[in-house]
Amino acid sequence: MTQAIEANFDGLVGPTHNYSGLSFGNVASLNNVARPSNPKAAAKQGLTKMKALADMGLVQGVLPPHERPHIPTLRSLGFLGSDAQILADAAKQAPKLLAAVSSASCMWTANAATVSPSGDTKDGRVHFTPANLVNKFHRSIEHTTTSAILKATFNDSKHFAHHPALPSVDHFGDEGAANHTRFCRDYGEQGIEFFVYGTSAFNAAAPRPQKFPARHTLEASQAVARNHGLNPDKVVYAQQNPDAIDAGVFHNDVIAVGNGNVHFYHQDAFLDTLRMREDLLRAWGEQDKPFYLVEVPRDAVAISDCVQSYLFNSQLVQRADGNMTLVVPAEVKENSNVWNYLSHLLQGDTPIKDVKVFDLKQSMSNGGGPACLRLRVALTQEELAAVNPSSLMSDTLFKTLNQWVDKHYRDELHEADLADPQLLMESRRALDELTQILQLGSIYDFQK
Ligand SMILES: NCCC[C@H](NC(=O)CCC(=O)O)C(=O)O
Repeated sequence: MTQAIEANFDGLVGPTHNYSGLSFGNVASLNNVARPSNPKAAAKQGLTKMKALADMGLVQGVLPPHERPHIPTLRSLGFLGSDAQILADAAKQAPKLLAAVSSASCMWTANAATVSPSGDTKDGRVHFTPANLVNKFHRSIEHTTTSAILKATFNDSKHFAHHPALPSVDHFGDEGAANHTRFCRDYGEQGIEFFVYGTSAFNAAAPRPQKFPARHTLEASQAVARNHGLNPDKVVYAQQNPDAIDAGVFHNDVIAVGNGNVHFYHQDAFLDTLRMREDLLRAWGEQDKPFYLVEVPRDAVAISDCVQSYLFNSQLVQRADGNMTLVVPAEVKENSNVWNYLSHLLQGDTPIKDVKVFDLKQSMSNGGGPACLRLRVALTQEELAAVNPSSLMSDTLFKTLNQWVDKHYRDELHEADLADPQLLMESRRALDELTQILQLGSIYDFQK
C-alpha cells in the first residue's frame, strides 16, 4: 500500500499585516491594538517555519494572501468613486471598517476550511468546506477568495470535492479546522473526525460563555459532517468549556491539539472531559496501536498560561520513526510553568518525543501560533500528485518567495497607513506576481 501523508498548507502573510484589535475575545488581538506591525518580518517568520517543516521531510504547501484592502467590499457598502477616493472616504467616515477590510487575517489557514481526507468520506474524495467565519466581520469576507484558492490548489474533481461555505449566520458559525482534529492509525485509512464547538445555536438551554462569543456552533459541525459524507460512528462532537472561551480560548486549537493516535489537551478544555475521552476511545475501538489521551492538569499549567504561551497551538507532526515532534512558538520557552511541563512530558510514555521552537511573534501578537498558520490536508500519493505542484515548498520556492517579500513588503505599518493608495497598489502588484509564481491563474477581484 502506498503511504498516505499529512501535508500542511500555511497561509503566507499578506503585505497589509497590522494590529487593529479586530477580534473581541482574542486576548492578543485586543492587547496589541494600534502597535506598529512589520509585514516583512511576519511573512519571513512564516516562510522560515514552512521551510523547516519541509526540511524535516514533511509535505509543505503555501496558500496565498487575499487582496487587501478589499475595495469590492467597500463598494458594496456604499463607497463610490476611484479606489483612492474610496480609501480616503472610508478612512474618514469608517476607519474601523477600513481596518477590517485590510486585515491579513487569511494567514491563519487553520480557519480557512474543514478538510476531510478520502479515507473518511463516502465517495473516497478529499472534501473541503471553507469556513464562513461569520462571527468577525473582517474574517467573514474571506471565504469567497478562500474557496477560489482551494479550488485552484486542489484542482481535480476526481480527487477533490469543494463545497460552498455554510450559510453566513450565527446559527452556522463555522471557524473551520481550528475546531477540528482527525485521529487515525494511518493517514490513508478511515479515521475519527473530532469536531469541537462553542455552543449549540438551536438549543437555548445549551451552556454558553458569558463574556466572549462562542464563534462555532454544533449545527455548523454537523452540517459539515453530513456534506462530507462522514460515517457517523467515526465522528465525535465535544463542546468547549465556556469558561475557557471566557478566559480567551476563542478557538479550541488554543487548548488542544491532536495527531494520529494522540490527543494532547488541557484538563479544562472541554465541558465534559470524561465523555470526550469515552467517545474517542469508543470510536477508536480495538486497534493494534493504543490511543493516547495526554491531559495537562491545571495544577501544572493554568488556562492563563495556555492563552499566554500558546502551548497547545502547536503542530503535532509525525517523524519518520513513528514518534512525533511538537512545533511550538517561542513564547512556550519563555513561560517557565509551560516549559517545565514540556520537559517532563518528553520523558514520559507518549509518542511526543521532541520540541521545535519558532519565532512567530508577528502572528502571535494577533493571536495566531504555529497551528493557526496551517491547514492540514491528509493525502494519498495519487492525491498529492494531483495538487498544484507550484504550491509546494522547495528550496527554489523558499528563495523565490523571500525575494518576493523583500521586493514588495514594508517593514513597518501603522493603522493610518491603510488609507495610503500606494499600499493598495503595492499589494496588488505583489499578489499579481505571486499568482504567477504559484501558477494559480486569476483568483483575485482586481485580476478580473
Ligand atoms: N486562529 C487564529 C486566528 C486569529 C485571528 N486574529 C485576528 O483576526 C486579529 C486581527 C486584528 O486584530 O488585527 C482571529 O481572531 O480570528
